[in-house]
Amino acid sequence: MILTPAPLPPPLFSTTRHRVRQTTVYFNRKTNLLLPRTAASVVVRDVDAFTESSGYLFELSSSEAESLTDYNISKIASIYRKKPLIVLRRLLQIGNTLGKWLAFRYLDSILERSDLMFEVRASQLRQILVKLGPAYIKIAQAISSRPDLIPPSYLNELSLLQDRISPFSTEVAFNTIEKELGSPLDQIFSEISPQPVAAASLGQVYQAKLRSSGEIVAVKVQRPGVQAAISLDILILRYLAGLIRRVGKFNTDLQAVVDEWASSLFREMDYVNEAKNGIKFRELYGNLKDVLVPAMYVDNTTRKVLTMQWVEGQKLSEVKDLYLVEIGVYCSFNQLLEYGFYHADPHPGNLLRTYDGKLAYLDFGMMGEFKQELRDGFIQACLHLVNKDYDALAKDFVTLGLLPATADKDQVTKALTGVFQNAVSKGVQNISFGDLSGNLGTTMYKFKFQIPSYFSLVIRSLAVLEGIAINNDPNYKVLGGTYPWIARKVLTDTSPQLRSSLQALLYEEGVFRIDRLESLLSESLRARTERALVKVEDNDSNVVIKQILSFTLTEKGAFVREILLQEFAKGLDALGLATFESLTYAASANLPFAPSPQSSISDEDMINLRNLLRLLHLLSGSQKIEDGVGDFSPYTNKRVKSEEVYLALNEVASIQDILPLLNVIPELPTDLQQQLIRLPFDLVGKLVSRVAARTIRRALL
Ligand SMILES: Nc1ncnc2c1ncn2[C@@H]1O[C@H](COP(=O)(O)OP(=O)(O)OP(=O)(O)O)[C@@H](O)[C@H]1O
Repeated sequence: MILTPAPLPPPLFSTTRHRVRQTTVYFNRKTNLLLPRTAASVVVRDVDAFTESSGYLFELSSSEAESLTDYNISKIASIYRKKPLIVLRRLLQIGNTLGKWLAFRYLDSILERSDLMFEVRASQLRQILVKLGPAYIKIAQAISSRPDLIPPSYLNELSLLQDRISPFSTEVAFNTIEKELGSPLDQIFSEISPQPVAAASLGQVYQAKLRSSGEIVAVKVQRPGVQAAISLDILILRYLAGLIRRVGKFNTDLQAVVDEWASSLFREMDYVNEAKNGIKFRELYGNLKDVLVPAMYVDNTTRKVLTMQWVEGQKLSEVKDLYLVEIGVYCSFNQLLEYGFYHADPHPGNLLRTYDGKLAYLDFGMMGEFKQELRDGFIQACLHLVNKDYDALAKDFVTLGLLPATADKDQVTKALTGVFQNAVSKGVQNISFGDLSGNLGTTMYKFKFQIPSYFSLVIRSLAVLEGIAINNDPNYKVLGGTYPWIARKVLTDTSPQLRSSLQALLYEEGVFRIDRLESLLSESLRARTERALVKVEDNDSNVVIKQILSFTLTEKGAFVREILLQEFAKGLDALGLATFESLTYAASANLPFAPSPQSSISDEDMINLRNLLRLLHLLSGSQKIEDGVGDFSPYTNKRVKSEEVYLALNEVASIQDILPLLNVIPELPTDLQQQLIRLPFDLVGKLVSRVAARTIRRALL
């Protein structure tokens, strides 16, 4: 029964692109075969080449399907033990395509023309996978982000895999909806599109209007027989994986990889699970500025039919909207690093730009979980990368599970250093995620690292965004764009792991690296939060001071505030000592103010004094702090030290640029002003306890 389409909003995607040929097929319940109602030749074509070649001409019985709600290889094996002819037929199909391809590859290697034939073979492989159907497409998509499994040269070709395939019969789809939802179609929907608006590997989507509320919805219907075919393909693939691993020289347990992806495929085939994911995703990210996550209609959702809010828009990849790409990057980092619940399949087709300028997410079948300790480890690794601390980075790789603890660290660190040095050579802003992951993949392949699956999904989701971004702006870099976000996270997060990484970053061998704090602060000010997606004029020092002040005075900035107060107290203490030394010497030499020729100020106090100067400069916004400022070497020459003390004292006396700070104070919100008033008291408290501690120490010694 096809209802007449009424005046729905303009179709989201041109249906002509996914032209549906009218089909006349139905299920023969006895044989579980899709059979023609009329001419067989027409029907097989209508069900489409993919269906035919994939062995989709059967469905599991309901008891078999029920026993397979989750991935279970032994159950799959026991089902297919009873269907040897179906298995044989599929094996022949695979042998005829993949087998032939492997034989050609073998021939190439015998004839020593593998390199020559590489492009042809890679492209042939892609075509074969498309022909073999969803299990192959999905697994190939998945391994295309596994540089540890696939030679780098093949990755490009596999990443081209398009999963948009011909739709299946609308009649079959409508029957499925009625059967699954248990009511006639026209009782549920007052209107439904007579053709699917989009078709994908696992299902196809119709636009409809709910009879009960009049809301426009998208109804995704699963391909008939998809579970049967995917189960069979997985069984065969798993067997092949074992064989390939034994024959080929793969360093990963390929069967385990197949198992992992089979589990995620099975979860994807359960639309109830997808609806749950969508609800959680909407709760977590649906309120972010300019992000839209469609609502799920659970009452009209089953394992094979999913009903959700209709989203009207264009593919993000087809419009030029860098703002939305940035929203996507921001949202991705919220997913990955804030909550660890992320969209693991954000391919360009699943990201839309709505007509009112929002970024809409679709397809919640595959979600990833990024555990807290891994998230913190990832942030640490980014910090180490930005600060060029490659030894620490190699350790991070072990923590993140990218590098086995047994790996030859020296060699690996050297290789990694090469990759990363290259990546950061043009500055953090210019790190290309695509290049970085490509080069990293090559190194990993060489050193036989394993990429944990959680990480490959993270890489993939970032690479997709960078890909879309590059279409808009060839110079856009995801990592550069997100470093502000990471900086802000590190400065504000309360997790012990991140607190200690911040501490470790700011205090190198006990020396306070104010340059690093400055760079984190200024980077974090560029972070586009959901509230502050406004462009700050970089050259307006008042704005910057105001932002730094506002940040350090808020609850979130408490940790940084404490560090700054501590450093101020140390600096003022050192300043006091230096002034005292100068005045005593000057008095004894009958001079108004002079450097003592033999300064007795300790190295540590010298550092504190210099830090104070830098803090004052930072607050005055007058001078950019140079890199490497914290690299103090011990003063061997006392004369040099005393000159520096003298210069520092003069410099402190000459800093007048601190005045803008005072101008900014009245502009701060009242609660921040109150917090500011407390600061001098805190500072005096710290100073007093420092002076007291030193006096007691000296008295005792
Ligand atoms: N809520 C919606 N509103 C409008 N169009 C939608 C909606 N959901 C899905 N679509 C359309 O249907 C297409 C396929 O949907 P979806 O990606 O969810 O299917 P899938 O079978 O999970 O696909 P894939 O093979 O990519 O995983 C989308 O790319 C989009 O064009």
